[in-house]
Amino acid sequence: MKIIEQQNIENILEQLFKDAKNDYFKMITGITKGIIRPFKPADFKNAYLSISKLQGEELKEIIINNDIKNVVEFGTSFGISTLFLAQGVLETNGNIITTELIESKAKRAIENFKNAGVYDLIDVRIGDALETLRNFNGNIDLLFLDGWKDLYLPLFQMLAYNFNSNTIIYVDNADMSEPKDFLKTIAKTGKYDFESKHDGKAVLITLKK
Ligand SMILES: C[S@@+](CC[C@H](N)C(=O)[O-])C[C@H]1O[C@@H](n2cnc3c(N)ncnc32)[C@H](O)[C@@H]1O
Repeated sequence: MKIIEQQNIENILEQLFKDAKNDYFKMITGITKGIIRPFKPADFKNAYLSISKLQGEELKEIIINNDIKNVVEFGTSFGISTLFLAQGVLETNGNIITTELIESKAKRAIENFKNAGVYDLIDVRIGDALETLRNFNGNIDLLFLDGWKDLYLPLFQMLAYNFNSNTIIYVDNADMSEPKDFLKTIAKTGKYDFESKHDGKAVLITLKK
């Protein structure tokens, strides 16, 4: 256990969760814009929209318990989830690729990773995930889907070539309508098993053995 490094991350996470308490007000601004046209990621450029602490702890445990080395994350935001992933890969000597569309968010995330002392473990790709992960040819042991929901299916299909028999795909916001359609579509292939978590908010996908 890398106690000092883990404590640094805990400290930064505590600050970020405190700041994320203001998300409610920031989201109202975004939601108001959505009244006259469909939402855009930029409408939420100031909001964390992060996973819960419980989910973060769970991701960390998944990484450690399965000795996961290669993590890919879709949807960095300000880096809360990435820092939990970093807690996991610190223990497995793994690494993370994370991707964020909004440059200002990615830059804030990078600052947070530097302050937590884990930037060397994280490759932050700024831009549309369908571009930043195009032609990706590395292994994926854990894919964490937490970006814009209409991209779950195309991104999954694009990255499925990089899965191995033990790959785990963690789907956040699985109870929203587009992720539900995504899950139905991939269930039809008969290749995957599904495990619901947090009353359906998240789903773990594994490859059938
Ligand atoms: C729910 S938030 C991610 C929260 C983060 N995983 C956490 O728990 O701290 C979704 C993020 O995905 C980003 N995003 C949306 N569309 C994207 C795209 N096409 N490529 C990369 N990132 C995208 C948004 O800007 C937003 O910051």
